[in-house]
Amino acid sequence: MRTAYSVETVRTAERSLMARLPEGALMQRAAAGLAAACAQLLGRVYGSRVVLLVGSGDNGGDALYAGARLARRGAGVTAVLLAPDRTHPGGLAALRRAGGSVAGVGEAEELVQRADLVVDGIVGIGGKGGLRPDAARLAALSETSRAIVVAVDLPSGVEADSGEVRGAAVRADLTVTFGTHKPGLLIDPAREHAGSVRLVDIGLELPEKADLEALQHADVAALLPAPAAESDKYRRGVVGIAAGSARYPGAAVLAVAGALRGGAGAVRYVGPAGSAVIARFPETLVSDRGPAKAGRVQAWVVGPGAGDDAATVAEVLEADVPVLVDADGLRLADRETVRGRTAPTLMTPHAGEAAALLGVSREEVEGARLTAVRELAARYGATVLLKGSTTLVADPGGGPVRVNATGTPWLATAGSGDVLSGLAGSLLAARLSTRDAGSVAAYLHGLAGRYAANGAPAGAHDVANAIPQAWRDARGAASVRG
Ligand SMILES: NC(=O)C1=CN([C@@H]2O[C@H](COP(=O)(O)OP(=O)(O)OC[C@H]3O[C@@H](n4cnc5c(N)ncnc54)[C@H](O)[C@@H]3O)[C@@H](O)[C@H]2O)[C@@H](O)CC1
Ligand SMILES: Nc1ncnc2c1ncn2[C@@H]1O[C@H](COP(=O)(O)OP(=O)(O)O)[C@@H](O)[C@H]1O
Ligand SMILES: [K+]
Repeated sequence: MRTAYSVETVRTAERSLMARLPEGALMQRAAAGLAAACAQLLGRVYGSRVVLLVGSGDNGGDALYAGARLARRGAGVTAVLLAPDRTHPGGLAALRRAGGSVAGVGEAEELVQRADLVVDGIVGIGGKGGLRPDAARLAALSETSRAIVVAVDLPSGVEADSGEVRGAAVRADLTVTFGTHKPGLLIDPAREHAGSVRLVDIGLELPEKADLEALQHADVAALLPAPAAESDKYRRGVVGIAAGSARYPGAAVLAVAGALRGGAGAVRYVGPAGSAVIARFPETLVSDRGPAKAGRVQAWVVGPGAGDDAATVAEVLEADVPVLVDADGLRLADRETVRGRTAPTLMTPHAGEAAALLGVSREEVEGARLTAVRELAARYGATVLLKGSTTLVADPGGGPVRVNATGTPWLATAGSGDVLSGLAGSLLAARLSTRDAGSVAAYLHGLAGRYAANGAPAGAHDVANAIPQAWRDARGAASVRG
């Protein structure tokens, strides 16, 4: 599991560690890791031109000590000081001793143009609000520079705890972060500014409960349902799909396509697209009665392509089994009914649907995904999976939010959300919790999207067809192949 911790937690862990170590030891660990990453990117350190953008806090101190290490190896290092009289004194002295030089903000543009490597030490976890004008100008230079840009701890200008970006922010090729990932490094739009992320261990002891978690192959493998010798289709779980309409029969077919690859023993379909479903997937149990009379299921998916069929949504929400609500179902579901359910509910909006439910603009949701997903989960008393370039899954009672980044922008194709809802519903029927079903489905769906696209456009049905490959890939990391 990859984890990320908030600034407050990092500060607490740093304080307790610093109390046990000689002064400056933590910063030396950080600077050593940072310098090693820079040297690796440069290839040849001797003779290279390195520019440090140095703010007035310890983030600038890290940059200065790392710059001193590079200068000792023969790099020409110049530090641009944002606040010369408030620069980290030890770091500045170390750089000077190593032969580095100092410049003012006015010289930054020319220096950055000629640099091989720019190190962003403007602000780290101490940054408050949008960057101030001088800092913002330096950050903007990083966007036009041809040099390699390495951010120290965080790209300056992004919010560590939320991934929000207000105004100018550094755009890095690599972010070298210390002690733990910060939530912002894993959530768009900040994630995009970070480039690749390298974690340097500085010995922080962090609490067990993280603020953000990202499943890895082995975590997914451990959660995937696998049939035992005594299994039959009912024990594996039956998922009911109430989706599609005369206008959108394809949504039903795609949701069933996802569900058939999701680990349930059988897929039951109710709705007006039965013949389209059976023509494509003869193994589906098709019913022409409503959800309540369709026969037993262990979980329902309702909403994809449902049009205005509010009655079906209401009927499904009455069932005492986990329910996944997607697409049109989100608009049609009554909030108090969802809140009053005793069995768990998983809602799967994209940013536009989440915005409509929250009464804000789509841009607001995309700019503040973490806030939006937590708010929706709290309002509906349901687990919410917010789709997009990074998918977030939040439980209503708080706890670590799951983040998934296995996807690819090729997944932004009509119907791929229907495949995801079927897949997640099937995992619910196989008795995963809403949080696990949502995050495992997002993981496999993202991976399947990569396999399906492989650098070229793919349709939603291709994504569904690639789910078994993603599943095998994830299981490959475990020693439980069956
Ligand atoms: N505390 C520790 O033990 C360690 C801290 N480390 C580094 O220290 C950083 C945190 O240092 P600080 O707490 O000094 O904080 P930062 O250096 O991140 O930022 C604080 C400084 O930036 C200025 N600033 C804040 N918001 C700004 C804005 N919007 N625009 C322009 N300037 C702004 C403040 O005036 C202040 O001087 C970490 O990100 C990490 O890089 C590492 O050396 C590891 C060890
Ligand atoms: N830029 C992106 N990067 C990665 N995944 C994306 C991106 N855009 C969309 N996706 C994923 O593609 C799927 C699209 O679902 P959705 O928006 O509901 O589409 P539809 O309604 O057409 O089925 C979601 O799983 C979402 O997370
Ligand atoms: K920084």
